[in-house]
Amino acid sequence: MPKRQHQLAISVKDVSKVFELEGRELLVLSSISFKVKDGEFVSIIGPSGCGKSTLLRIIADIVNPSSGTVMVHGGSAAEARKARKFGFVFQDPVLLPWRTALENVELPLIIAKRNTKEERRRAAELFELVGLSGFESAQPSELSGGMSRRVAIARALVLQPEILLLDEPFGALDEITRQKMNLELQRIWAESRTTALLVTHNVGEAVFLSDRVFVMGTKPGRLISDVAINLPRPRNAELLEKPEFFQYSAHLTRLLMSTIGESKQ
Ligand SMILES: Nc1ncnc2c1ncn2[C@@H]1O[C@H](COP(=O)(O)OP(=O)(O)OP(=O)(O)O)[C@@H](O)[C@H]1O
Repeated sequence: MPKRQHQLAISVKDVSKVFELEGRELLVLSSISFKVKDGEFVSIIGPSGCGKSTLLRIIADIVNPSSGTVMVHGGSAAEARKARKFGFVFQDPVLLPWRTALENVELPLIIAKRNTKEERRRAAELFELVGLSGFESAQPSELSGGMSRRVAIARALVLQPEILLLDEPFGALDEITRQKMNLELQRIWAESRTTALLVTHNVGEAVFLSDRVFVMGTKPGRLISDVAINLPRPRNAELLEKPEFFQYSAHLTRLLMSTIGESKQ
């Protein structure tokens, strides 16, 4: 596989978003700008309601910005969506109950009319990569929360997206399962060489996985800090006990607390 190029993957410039709510205008995002390089793993943390999900949806061209621009590999977000550059993992995995676990992973192949033998073989490989071997024929109702999320991640990767957008994918999981999923996600990201943008409320998760962490403030939602996480990779569970991990976590927590303090004034 070619080495990561470190060219520009995502460029967000002066993006603002106003929602109409009961006849009133609500400024949700105010003049957000940042760049993400190819192959980078970036997390976004911020208080509830600061517009993290909205920002991810704007990048994926699910929601339009009120002003500003999003560029993906030099083209528009709409072009990137049409070229199926995005894999999106939502908080709730939402699997089709009448399809088996593997058939759920294969679903995007059918939608994209790429349901060839070769593509299905790759779907089966991905299924293995997310640690689900042996559960190909399982019904979604037979899967645990962690397993359903693995299916959702494999499904998001099956069309080999260049950009993986993850909106609190492990929010509902217990700490131990979440940590296992973080290790898996790190491995999958490294092997698939995708650019990843993760929204999370969990500061430890953001430090563990990311090259950079964006901290957002609220009312209106804006970027207040861009913190580089200079920890060697691959990262393992031992990192969670190291002083440098605590230092990054404490720094980010302080930044988060300062944004909450501000919004109450
Ligand atoms: N379609 C919509 N119409 C009106 N208001 C919306 C819409 N979508 C989101 N909002 C509002 O925009 C704000 C930001 O929502 P968003 O879900 O992006 O925040 P968030 O940071 O992801 O929150 P959380 O961390 O709680 O998931 C909230 O006040 C929300 O009520």
